[in-house]
Amino acid sequence: MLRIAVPNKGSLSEPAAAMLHEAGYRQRKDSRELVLVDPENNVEFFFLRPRDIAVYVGSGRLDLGITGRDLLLDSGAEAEEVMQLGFGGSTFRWATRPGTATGLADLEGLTIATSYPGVVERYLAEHGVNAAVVRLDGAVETAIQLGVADVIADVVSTGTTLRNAGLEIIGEPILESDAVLIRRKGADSSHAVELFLRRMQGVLVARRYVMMDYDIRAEQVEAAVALTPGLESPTVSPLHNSGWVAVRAMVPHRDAQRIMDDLYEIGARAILVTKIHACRL
Ligand SMILES: Nc1ncnc2c1ncn2[C@@H]1O[C@H](COP(=O)(O)OP(=O)(O)OP(=O)(O)O)[C@@H](O)[C@H]1O
Ligand SMILES: O=P(O)(O)OC[C@H]1O[C@H](OP(=O)(O)OP(=O)(O)O)[C@H](O)[C@@H]1O
Ligand SMILES: [Mg+2]
Repeated sequence: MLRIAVPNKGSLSEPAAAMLHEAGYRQRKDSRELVLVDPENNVEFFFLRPRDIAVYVGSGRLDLGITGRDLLLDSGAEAEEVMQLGFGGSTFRWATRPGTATGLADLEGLTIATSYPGVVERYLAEHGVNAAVVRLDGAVETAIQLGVADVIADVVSTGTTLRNAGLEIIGEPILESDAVLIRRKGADSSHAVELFLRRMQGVLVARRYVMMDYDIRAEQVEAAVALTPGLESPTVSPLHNSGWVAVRAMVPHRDAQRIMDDLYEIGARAILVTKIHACRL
């Protein structure tokens, strides 16, 4: 049975559960359930802290895991990314009170508070900056006010938490993170792993694309197909009304309205967009 680690709490937990649900896997009914067996799909899910997931997967005890790239890198575990999952995006940044520092070089000799000491110490070493790192569990923004640190390094999403704490971002982003699917470095692939990856890929494609159908005069079909090339090649079928054809192609969801405008301009009519519920490419 395939053994997969899933975040039990935090920002990644809900979107990870939603993605697995869309991929056809069983859901836990209670957030206190720590293990869930899905016998129909031959998978066992382990609900773990996102920070611990890379450790379990890197040790080889679990086959796959969903976690953040930042947490994977911080853990130093022998695990690697196999797929980016399209949620949980954040940046990891330096921040401080205005006037303390303006860039990386100014961090020399200062004290930095963070929940990600692995990422921070590696980054400082790579850039030849000597600074003390204090590891805190969370709410690191307050460390400056309470005099525990001069600077923080933390996850920034909207920036609201920093603003409320009177801090400003300095320097370049330390890293860009996303939710990722991970497995042990160098692990052999199995049929069960491949099948799971295909299902997750199917969810990503179903979310990213819509199906577009329209009718167009036969002489305009080349121009229309250039606008909707599909993933491989669009389906073109004859209509009963001679001189017209029906075209069907997948298009990126975010481009759909613009493509409909362009198709209409070249004479397409009855342009319909439908959601893709699931797919295998
Ligand atoms: N707005 C956000 N706040 C915190 N983490 C976020 C945010 N957006 C994405 N993430 C990602 O979520 C992961 C953090 O997981 P974590 O379990 O710490 O969640 P959390 O929301 O901080 O919950 P908690 O603080 O209760 O543990 C990281 O990979 C981080 O990049
Ligand atoms: O840029 P924002 O949208 O404000 O989000 C970023 C904040 O969210 C996270 O905190 P979380 O709620 O996870 O608390 P924690 O610091 O205790 O982990 C992170 O550590 C930042 O503090
Ligand atoms: Mg947190």
